[in-house]
Amino acid sequence: MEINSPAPGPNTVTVRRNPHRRARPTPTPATAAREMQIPSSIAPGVRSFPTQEILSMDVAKPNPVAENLRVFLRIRPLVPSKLGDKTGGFGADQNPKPRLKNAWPQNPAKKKSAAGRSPQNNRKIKEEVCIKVNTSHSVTLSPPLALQESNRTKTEVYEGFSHVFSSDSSQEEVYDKMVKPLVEEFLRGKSGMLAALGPSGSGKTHTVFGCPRQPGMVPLALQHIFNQTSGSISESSRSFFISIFEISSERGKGERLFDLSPNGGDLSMQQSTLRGLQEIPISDARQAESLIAQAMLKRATGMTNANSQSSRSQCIINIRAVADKCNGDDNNQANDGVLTIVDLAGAEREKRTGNQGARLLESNFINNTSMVIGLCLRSLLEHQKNPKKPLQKHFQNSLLTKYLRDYLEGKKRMALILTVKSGEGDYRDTSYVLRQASPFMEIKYNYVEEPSNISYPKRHFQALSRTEQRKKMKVTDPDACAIEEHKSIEAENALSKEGSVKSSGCVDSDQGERNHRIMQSFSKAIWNVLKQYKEKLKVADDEIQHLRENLMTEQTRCLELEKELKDVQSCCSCSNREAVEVSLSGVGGQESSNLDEVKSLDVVEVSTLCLELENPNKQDHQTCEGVSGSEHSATDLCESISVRPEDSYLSVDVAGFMVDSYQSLAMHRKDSCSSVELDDLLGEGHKESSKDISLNGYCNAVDLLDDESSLNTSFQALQTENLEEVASTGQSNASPSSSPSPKDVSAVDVEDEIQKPRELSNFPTSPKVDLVLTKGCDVIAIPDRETRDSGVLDVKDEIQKPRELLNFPTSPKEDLVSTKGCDVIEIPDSEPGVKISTKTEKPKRRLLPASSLLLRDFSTLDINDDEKPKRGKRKSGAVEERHRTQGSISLLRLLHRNLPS
Ligand SMILES: Nc1ncnc2c1ncn2[C@@H]1O[C@H](COP(=O)(O)OP(=O)(O)OP(=O)(O)O)[C@@H](O)[C@H]1O
Repeated sequence: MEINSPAPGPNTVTVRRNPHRRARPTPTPATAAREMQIPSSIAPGVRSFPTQEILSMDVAKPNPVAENLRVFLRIRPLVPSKLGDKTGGFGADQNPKPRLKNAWPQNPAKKKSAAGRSPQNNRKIKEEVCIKVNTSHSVTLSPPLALQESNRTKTEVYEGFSHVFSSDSSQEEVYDKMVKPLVEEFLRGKSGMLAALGPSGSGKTHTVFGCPRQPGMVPLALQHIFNQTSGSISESSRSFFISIFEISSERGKGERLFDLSPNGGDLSMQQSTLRGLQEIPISDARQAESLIAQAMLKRATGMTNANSQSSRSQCIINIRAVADKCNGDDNNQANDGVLTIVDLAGAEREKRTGNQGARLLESNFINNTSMVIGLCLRSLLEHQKNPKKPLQKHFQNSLLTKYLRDYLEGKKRMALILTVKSGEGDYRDTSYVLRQASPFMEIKYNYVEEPSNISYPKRHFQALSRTEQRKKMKVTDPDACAIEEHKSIEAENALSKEGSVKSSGCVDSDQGERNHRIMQSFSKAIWNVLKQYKEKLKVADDEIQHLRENLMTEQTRCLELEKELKDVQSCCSCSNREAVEVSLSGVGGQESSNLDEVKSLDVVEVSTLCLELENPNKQDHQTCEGVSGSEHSATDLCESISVRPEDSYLSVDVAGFMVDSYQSLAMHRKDSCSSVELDDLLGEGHKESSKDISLNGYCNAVDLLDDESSLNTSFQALQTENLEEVASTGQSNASPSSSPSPKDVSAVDVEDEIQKPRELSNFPTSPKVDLVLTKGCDVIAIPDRETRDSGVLDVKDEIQKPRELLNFPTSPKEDLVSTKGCDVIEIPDSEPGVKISTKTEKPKRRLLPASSLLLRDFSTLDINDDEKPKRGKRKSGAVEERHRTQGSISLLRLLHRNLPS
């Protein structure tokens, strides 16, 4: 069939666009071997290049470096029709397809033109063609003469097409050159798409679907697919599914997705994934053709002035091949692939179609979709030419471009077939298509991805969405449910197979190994950190244990210190007590042994002792301080010795007590040197043992305090101890220690206090004790404010009372001594002449340990015999010294007075 190309006019200028690219022939191994033959003159020592070895290696064929977008051009034949039918050369009988829908409203101008067209005019039209095929890859577009004159439109040559199909080209020729390669790629697992573009009535639908007598690309592809599978590969090795849907205008308000399968319905799209699209498994070509025929009946079509059966929607057919899981043959390249064939609605010009109303809205939708497709491809082309230009996202402007995003962005292979009409009146439409689509031939697929890698996410989403939809879908048709179930199973199989393929890849293994190393390093790092923390915890535990041990040690030390403190305190008290006891025992021994001497202690010596005690020199002063100093013991002793003001008169036996007291004081005080002096004194006393001791001297030497003290009880205790000691030693002689001490006697309330211990303790009485007591029955002048007022003490009377109360046995000696001692003592005072009288009523006393009381008695011993301040209100040292001096003077006076002349 000849290609009807218009003859170039005299004023037509041919412009060559998109020159055909001639690919270089691929060198074959034979030619390469011939080219690489090594000359024989090569050096013998040099090893020859292993050409044969390299050539013998089975090297996989490299992928095509770059592949241009294949753009085909098909020219619809101008077949004059007597009836003016637009079917072209097929005639009415050749196109028995009835008009199912009438295009309304029809363009009246077209009606008139059609009505007034005569056979002559038809012949004229037949002659007037605007496009002429130059070669199989180029065409020449010639404008009509009228346009050439008015608009200075020139003839254009379009070349670079993959192939140009003339108006007399058959469906099989088109299929073999255009679709067959796609199908073969599809059968090898690669996806591909074929899209038909062109003005309305240019033969897109005819090319895609054809007619029963002239089947289109889809029937031929199905036949090819099933013939191929049935011939070379087992039918069970793969399965095929077909899905048909359309995108139409929803009354001009939007786009509508509709499933054209028998049980299809409205669809929805999220991102680039359709929801609800049914995939019908097909087992043979006939079945598929039947499904396609049913889908075509459901497709939206309309009658326009350009086409009596114009497609009003974009129709998409998907044929998907799924390899069976059980087939372990990896060499059949049975990867999943999708062959997509798109029959677009033809762009329409309003003037030409004469559409109005709804048809006009449909035209706008159709033209808009065509424009978006063109924009996407143009953006892709510009991006490829200049990578700095970003790839525009025009695909978002229509559902079709969204669905075909991967193809429009150059990620998948596709082919375009441009259908044009060759009539002179179709020049504008043809020219527009060629201008718009011819640049797309420069689009290259440099980075074509394998369909398995690209389609995986989409299929994954599809499977999931389909599963979700199945849950929501009402069970209306068991067959449909069975189909959905089967499709889901197949989808799962596809996913599992894709996963297995992915895991088996080298890249996946490298990635997995890298992840393993990363995780191993991460685990090691965590392990090291944990080990460090463990060590830190161990160190912290050791420190805590050490601190606990230190704490225990400190607590132990604290307890020991407390214990030592208690011991020290107890030792202090015990030492005082022991010191007193030792002194008492020592002195007691001496006294017991020298009882006679004590008894006969000369008053002069006693006075000397007192003088020594009250010597203002340093040592004596210390001693006196020990006796009557500020220490509590001395104060207590003085207090114990002292008698309350109420006790105006005391008659006590002080002789032995004074000796003991001074000895105890000498032993108790560390810094006192009076111990030696006392020893000396005692020695002197011993020497003067033949002399009688007058209690008056002692009593004068004792500083009788005005404060009432516990001397009464101390006396009792001391008396008890001394008596027991005397009893233990078996000595019948009265000793100063065994006898009621003078201080005790002086502190005892003569009537009450002394009697009680006597009765309770049942003291053994002895003549010596009586003697000593008798000796102590002297009158003691108490330098007290009150006692001073009371005047002179009646010692004799007062002494008799305790004797009677104590039931002490009296002896003539005692009476003698007592008589002797019962003198009136005049106390030198600032207020001389004042006499103190004793009182009969005494307060009760409480018992205390003898040693402590003795210590207190000695420590509180005060020689001051007059104007003794109250406890805690001592005067300065000078005043006390002055007082002591006065006391000593008074003591001397008393002693001298009482000395036997
Ligand atoms: N190559 C061809 N050979 C014979 N007849 C053809 C050819 N191309 C198209 N026709 C006839 O032209 C008429 C219109 O064709 P078709 O419907 O395929 O155009 P279209 O491009 O699909 O139009 P629309 O876009 O409006 O659907 C049909 O009746 C068809 O039979």
